[in-house]
Amino acid sequence: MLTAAREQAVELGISSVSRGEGAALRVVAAVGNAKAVVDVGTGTGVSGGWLLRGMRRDGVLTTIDLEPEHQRVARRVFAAAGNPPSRTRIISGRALDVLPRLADRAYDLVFVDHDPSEYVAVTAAAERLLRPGGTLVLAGALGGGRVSDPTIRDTETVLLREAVKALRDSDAWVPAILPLGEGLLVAARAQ
Ligand SMILES: C[S@@+](CC[C@H](N)C(=O)[O-])C[C@H]1O[C@@H](n2cnc3c(N)ncnc32)[C@H](O)[C@@H]1O
Repeated sequence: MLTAAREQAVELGISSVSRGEGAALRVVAAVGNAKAVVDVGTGTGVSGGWLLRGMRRDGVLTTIDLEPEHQRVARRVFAAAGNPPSRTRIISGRALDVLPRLADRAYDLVFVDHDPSEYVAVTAAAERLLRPGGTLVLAGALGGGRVSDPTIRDTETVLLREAVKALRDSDAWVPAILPLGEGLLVAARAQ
């Protein structure tokens, strides 16, 4: 039953995280020994599930989404995977309303997979939230190749291009791109 609901949600495009991206998230969380993680865009809990698998057993995933219905599915997905409720803090709301309420320099990893039009603003929030050496991951950062093609100028691509450029040009970040999904941007918060 749960699997069917989750598969339907994935088919409807509520989750965009591929198996390869999920495995990368798990590795990034494990290598960083992540205890406190923010997941922007809970969806049906696919990314959150991978992050929880890589995080420390005593770690807490703070996950944000404006759709309580998506989070209801995610809550069941997390529980079905054996995660006690104490491992997740599920917050309903708009990312740009919720992120200012989270503590400065308190997080090891911020994963962003919600709305490309907010990637620049969420990157700025992540700079405040992450401890030095912490990691920001942006899903879909290359727009599947559209970002690197200057002839493509639709709004979403332009916004993604701005977010990637801001990260690349900032001393606060050490960015790298993994060729997974539509481009997984992984950036370390400079020390
Ligand atoms: C691509 S899905 C996320 C998939 C999720 N990472 C997963 O693996 O299941 C995007 C999610 O972001 C949420 N969302 C879109 N805009 C948002 C915003 N401004 N603030 C918070 N959540 C938002 C949508 O409701 C949707 O559930």
